[in-house]
Amino acid sequence: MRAHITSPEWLRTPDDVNALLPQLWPRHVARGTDGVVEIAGKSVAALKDEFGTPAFVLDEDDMRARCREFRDAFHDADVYYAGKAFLCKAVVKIIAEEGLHLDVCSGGELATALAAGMDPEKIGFHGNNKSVAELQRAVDAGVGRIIVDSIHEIDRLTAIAGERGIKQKVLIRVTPGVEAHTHEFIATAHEDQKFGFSIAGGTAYRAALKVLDEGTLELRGFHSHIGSQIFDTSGFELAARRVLELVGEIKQARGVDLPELDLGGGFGIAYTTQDDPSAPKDLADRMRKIVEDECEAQQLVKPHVSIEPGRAIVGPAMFTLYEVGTVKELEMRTYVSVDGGMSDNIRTALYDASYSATVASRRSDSQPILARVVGKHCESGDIVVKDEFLPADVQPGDLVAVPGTGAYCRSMASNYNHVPRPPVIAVRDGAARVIVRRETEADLLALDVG
Ligand SMILES: Cc1ncc(COP(=O)(O)O)c(C=O)c1O
Ligand SMILES: N[C@@H](CCCC[NH3+])C(=O)O
Repeated sequence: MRAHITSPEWLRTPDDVNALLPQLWPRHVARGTDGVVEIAGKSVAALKDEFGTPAFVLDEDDMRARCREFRDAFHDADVYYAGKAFLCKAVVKIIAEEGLHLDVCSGGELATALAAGMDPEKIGFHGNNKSVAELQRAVDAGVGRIIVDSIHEIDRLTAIAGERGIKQKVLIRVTPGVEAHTHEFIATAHEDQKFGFSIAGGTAYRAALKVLDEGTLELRGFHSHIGSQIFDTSGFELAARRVLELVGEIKQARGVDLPELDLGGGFGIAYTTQDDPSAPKDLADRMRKIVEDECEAQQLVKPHVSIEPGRAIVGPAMFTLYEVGTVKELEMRTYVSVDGGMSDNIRTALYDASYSATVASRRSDSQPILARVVGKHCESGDIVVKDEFLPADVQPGDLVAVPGTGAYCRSMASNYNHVPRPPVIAVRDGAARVIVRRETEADLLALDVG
C-alpha cells in the first residue's frame, strides 16, 4: 500500500480517521453531532468565521485545570509558570489567579508580567545574558528572585543592588551534568553548553561562596533545569541528588542551610500517540521523595522546593486552526498545504518535532491516507506535521487542527516571508475572546521606516 512507504514505524492507520484521542486534545474539545470540532462549546467553523485562520485556540479552562493540578500536586512547593512557553497579559492573569508564580527570562517578558499586574515578589528572572538595564529594572521592580548564571552577572547585580542598598535574593543556576533524554537543542544540564555553573567543574561551588562571602546578595539556593520535553524522571532525580550534594558542601564550608531549591521545568507532553506524560501528582511524589531522602542522608534541612513547568501547562491546552489551501497527491504521501507554517510553528523544522492533526470542519467517511501538513513559506522544510493520517478526501477549504501547540509555537513565531503572526483566541463556556490579536500588514509596515 503506497500510504505506508514512508510512514514512521510507530504511526498506525487509525480505525476512525475522525477520532480525537483524549491525550492529544484540550479537555473541552470534541466533535459535535454535525462532525465539526468544538472547543468549550464553540465550533471551529464559528471561530474561523469570527477570527479567521490561522489562529491559535486556547481552551482556557483546560489551562486553568493544568495550573491547579500542578499547584495541588506540588502543594508544598512553589510552581513558577515558565512564561517563555507562551506569555501575554491574559496568561499572566490566568496563572496568577490559579495561584502560580512566574518565570520570565527577558525584559520583554518582565514588562508583560508587570503590565498584567503580576506581584513582582512572585516573579523569578532567568537568562544567561541579562543586560545591565534588565537587571536594574528587575531589582527596581522588586522581583522576588533573580537566577544568576555567570560571574559577570553576579558582579553586575552586586553593584546594582549595592548602589540601591537592596539585598536582592538570588538563586545560582547550576549544570548538574545530566544527559537528559530529549532533543540536543533543548537539553540544558550536560556540561558542554551555555547555561549555568558546573557542579562537576567546581564553578557552582565557587560562585556560591563568592555570593555568600561578599554578602551583598542573598543566596537562597540553587537552580537546576535539565531540559525540556522530558519523560524519564530519573534525570530529575539525578539532578536533585547532585544539587543537594552541593548544598551539603556549602553547609560544610560556611555552615548555612540554603533554604530554597528550584528543580526547573521540562515535563513532557503528548504530541503524538507515542508520548506518555506523567501526571503532576506522580512527578510531585517522586521529586518529593528524592529531596527528602537526599536531605535525610546528608542531614540537611529540607529546602523549600520550586518547579518551572511551561509546556506542561499551556502546551496541551491549545491547538492551531488552519485552512487547507492546496492538496497534492504524490507517490509517497499527500501534501496538504495550510495557510500558516513554520512562522507559527518552528518546532518541526528546529527540533524535528512530531505533531498530530485532524480535519476539524467535518466528519469524513473516506479512507485514511498518509499526509504531510505543510505551510506556505518558501522552504521545503516548512512542515507543520510530518506524518499523519488524514481522510483521503481532504480538500481546499477544510479546516485542519493541530493539537499541542500552546507552548513554544506562538512564542517562537516569526514574520518569515512577511507573514503576519496569528492571533490567540481563548474560549471558555461557549464564549471566545481575542487575547493576542492577529498581526496585520500595517503592523509589519509600521516597523519599516525606510
Ligand atoms: C530555566 C527554565 N525553566 C523552565 C523552562 C520550561 O521548560 P518546559 O516548558 O519544558 O517546562 C525552561 C525551558 O526549557 C527553562 O529554560
Ligand atoms: N523552545 C523549546 C524548549 C526550550 C525551552 C526553554 N529552555 C521547545 O519548543 O521545545
